[in-house]
Amino acid sequence: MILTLIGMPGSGKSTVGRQLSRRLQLPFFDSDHVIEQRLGCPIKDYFAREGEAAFRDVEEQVIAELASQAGCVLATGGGAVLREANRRKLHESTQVVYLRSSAEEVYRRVRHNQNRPLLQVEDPLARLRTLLAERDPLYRATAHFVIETGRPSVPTLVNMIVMQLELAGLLPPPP
Ligand SMILES: Nc1ncnc2c1ncn2[C@@H]1O[C@H](COP(=O)(O)OP(=O)(O)O)[C@@H](O)[C@H]1O
Ligand SMILES: O=C(O)C1=C[C@@H](OP(=O)(O)O)[C@@H](O)[C@H](O)C1
Ligand SMILES: [Mg+2]
Repeated sequence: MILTLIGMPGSGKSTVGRQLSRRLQLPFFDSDHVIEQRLGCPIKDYFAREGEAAFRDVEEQVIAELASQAGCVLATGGGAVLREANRRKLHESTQVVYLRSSAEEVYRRVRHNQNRPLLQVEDPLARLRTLLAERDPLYRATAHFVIETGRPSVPTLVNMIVMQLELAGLLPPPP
């Protein structure tokens, strides 16, 4: 099984994904890390030099490759759902969990981080609200499961996701 995490920047895809992969004893891939290895530079620099569309082309290629693996946990970038090809590939080839968060919550988490090029604007909270309004329907259309991430800690979220997968018969029930 490939388990994919989607959601807003700061929703916890990379953090929850890593812990979930340990729990499920599956390899972990973060598409942003794979992209950075391939580009040989931070995403932020590539965005500045080549623009968003060039980044989305590389992202689409990397997601297609990662979603064709045998079994793994896959953390995507927040904009992975923007392309129809990614939405279809992820929904058809993997089990997709949407880590849903409010714009205010993710703003609290990422406001001091300079590595997210889309949020380097005068009013990042307003930007996050706009991005959430645009993307929430796309996240929902791509996901098989939706998990609210506002309050729970990362280990609790891992438990919630495992429980959902067990209930859906995708993991064996606990002994
Ligand atoms: N459930 C949570 N509760 C508290 N902090 C969290 C939670 N999920 C993620 N974080 C923190 O928020 C920040 C962004 O998380 P990250 O995993 O990088 O998000 P994403 O990959 O979705 O952009 C990190 O500092 C992480 O430790
Ligand atoms: O929301 C986006 O469009 C992006 C989110 C980032 O990933 P995170 O969601 O892990 O921050 C990264 O892929 C890139 O900066 C673009
Ligand atoms: Mg991430």
